[in-house]
Amino acid sequence: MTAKQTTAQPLRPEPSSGNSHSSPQPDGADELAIVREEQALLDRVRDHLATVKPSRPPPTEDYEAQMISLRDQIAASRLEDVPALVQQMERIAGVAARRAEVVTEPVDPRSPYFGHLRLRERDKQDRDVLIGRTTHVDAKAGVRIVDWRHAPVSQLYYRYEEGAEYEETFGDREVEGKVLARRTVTIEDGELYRIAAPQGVFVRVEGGYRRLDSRAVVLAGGQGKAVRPEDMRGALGTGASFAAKEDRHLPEIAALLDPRQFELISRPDAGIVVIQGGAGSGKTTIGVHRMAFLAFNNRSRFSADKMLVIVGSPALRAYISEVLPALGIGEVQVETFAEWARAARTRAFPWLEVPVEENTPSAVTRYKTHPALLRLLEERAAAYGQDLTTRKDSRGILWFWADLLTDKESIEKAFIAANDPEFGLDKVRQAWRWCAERCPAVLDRDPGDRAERKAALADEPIADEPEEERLGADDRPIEEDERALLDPEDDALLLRAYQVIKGDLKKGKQPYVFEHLFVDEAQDLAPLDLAVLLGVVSKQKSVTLAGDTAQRLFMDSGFRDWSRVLEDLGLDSVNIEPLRIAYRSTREVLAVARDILGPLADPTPPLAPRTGAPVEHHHFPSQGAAVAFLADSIRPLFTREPRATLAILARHPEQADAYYEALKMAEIPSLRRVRAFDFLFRPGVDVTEIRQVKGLEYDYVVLVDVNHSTYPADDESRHLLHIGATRAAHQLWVVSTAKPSPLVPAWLLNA
Ligand SMILES: Nc1ncnc2c1ncn2[C@@H]1O[C@H](COP(=O)(O)OP(=O)(O)OP(=O)(O)O)[C@@H](O)[C@H]1O
Repeated sequence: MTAKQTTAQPLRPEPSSGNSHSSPQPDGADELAIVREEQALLDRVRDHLATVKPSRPPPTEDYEAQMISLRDQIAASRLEDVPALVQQMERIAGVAARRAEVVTEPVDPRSPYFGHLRLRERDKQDRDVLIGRTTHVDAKAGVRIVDWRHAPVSQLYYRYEEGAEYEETFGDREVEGKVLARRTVTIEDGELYRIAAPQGVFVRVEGGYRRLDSRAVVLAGGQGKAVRPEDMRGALGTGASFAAKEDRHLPEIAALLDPRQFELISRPDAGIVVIQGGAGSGKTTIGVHRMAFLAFNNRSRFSADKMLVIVGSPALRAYISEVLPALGIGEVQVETFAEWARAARTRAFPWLEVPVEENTPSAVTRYKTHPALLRLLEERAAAYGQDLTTRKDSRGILWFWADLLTDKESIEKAFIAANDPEFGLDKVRQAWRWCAERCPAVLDRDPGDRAERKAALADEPIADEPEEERLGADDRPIEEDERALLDPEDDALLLRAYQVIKGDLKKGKQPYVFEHLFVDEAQDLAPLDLAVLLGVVSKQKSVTLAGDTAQRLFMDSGFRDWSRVLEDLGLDSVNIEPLRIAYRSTREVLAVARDILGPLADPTPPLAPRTGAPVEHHHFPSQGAAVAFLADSIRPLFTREPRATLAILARHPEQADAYYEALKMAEIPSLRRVRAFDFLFRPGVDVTEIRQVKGLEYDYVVLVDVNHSTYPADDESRHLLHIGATRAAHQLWVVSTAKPSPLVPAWLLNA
């Protein structure tokens, strides 16, 4: 992400060099005190850490005595000392349980902490509490580093501003005090590079520290103009580069979480949290940090293999899989819903080897994912499950499924009752016909009869189940119908029927149950899919569902808005938690993105704390002319900012191909045509379709061929353009090569 634009005022203290620990020279300036204090604090921590030996696991024999002693210490200790003691207790408990060595992660001296609080409590000495990625407390040495996931103390960091009085209940203790100082620091390789305090942001520059005037953030666009008065239009990256160069040591995200985000992350470990947030408001960030938080506070329950993450695309899977280990969570299963459901369905119906349709008609998708069908399925499956005469094995469930989808009379009744103006009886009948043609053929593929014959021949009784264990791959029917007989949505339908009729899904012989589920981009799942997913979570239902209704891309799925989906899932009482601050994109980008949504926009606009370059519309008579212009802008951009990321986004693959080929000829460096979510997450230019970049972000975004024919005024085009635009963290261009799309705001066209 590109740094904020800021103006800089020089300060002159020398930064401490790595070895000498020298403090900056005082010159009387107020702000200098802050830099000096932070440097001294870091020096103290660094000196102390150099003397610490790696922690050893306690001797095996006296666990109990140690636990009792720790418990007593906790009762009498200071708040910030509690986490270390609790951590020690957990460690001992872990060792005792597993009799294995459990050594807590040592503090990384190269980056020991990212937050600094100075606290004053009555009858106590003022003290410095540091927030980091792991806990290390040595009260004698005056070093108290507390893991950010340890709620009691980190809560103070996330909830209170400098100068605030706090009153918190921790367990059964009332604590009152005042936050004397609250700062966010960036320490890399043991060196202090950046301090963010209410008094200002100080960054280390050659020969000293520089104060970036935070008031100047709002004037950022102006600064760029002043630097390059000759041409603000027609250049990418003007303005940002100067400040970005100085302020490149941005703090890690755990340091920045706002109180609202932290509150959602630290919710109790039972219950469903539903987050509705606009593009870039931190939904993914909250989801993964909540996992880190849960895992930290209850390691045995929320182990990596007990958590499941469902993402919107393979690109996000790659991204999240990289983020989780950095947050201290190991090998968590991260999958798109389609992949996950296919694997689960194959496990539950291993003998059902049927090609799956790739071009399911829209009416059929709507039919199969419609809340009316989900309701009918659940009612009938419950009755089926209770009926003593029905087969409850996977074959029985397949029959149930075929029966459900083809029972014209009850289907029509269910859809009439649902009274969906967008899905009338004509469409229901069309979809019903599709199913009536295919479902019986699926039943024919059931090798059951042959198994029965085989069993009879072998003179063995037919075990009620699981037939999957009795049938090998070579038991398949000889004459295979290679027509696609299942639709992608059938995976979820079959799984839901299985869950209601038979109970938990299985993996091997074990129930397939997770302790925590995080669903990102939930707006693109149907209530049916969510019902299946909620069915694989243990009964405490520790779940985070995050999504943005304005970013829906699968317009055929039954998802309309959160409250209706929750109602469909029987979760009416769950609150929807809105996020209001849009962190990724600038105010300029968000204004355009909101206008593109038009009537689909949330009535409450997002708060946009950052400003950046103005959004521009460029019109060209042809793709060729557009490419020539883009090539001329992109080349110098990467000379100035070699680490920038830029996306050229089209609606259709053919359009992306055309731009890619032409830019390749123009010898644009680090140019990539991303076709199947194979993002490298590296500096350079990605040329791809908007659908692929869902959930990702770039410094610069160019939306190409934003023409009337490509983006007419319909909901899907609005969502697509909105998603494309909000991938931009710093600057956005909208390019048209024919009559512009009616979704481009008029004021932008005329600018
Ligand atoms: N409190 C914060 N302070 C600063 N930056 C933040 C904060 N929270 C999130 N961010 C940053 O904002 C960007 C967007 O966050 P994230 O991807 O989690 O948003 P999202 O809501 O999932 O977005 P989308 O809807 O586009 O998928 C990321 O770069 C993230 O690091």
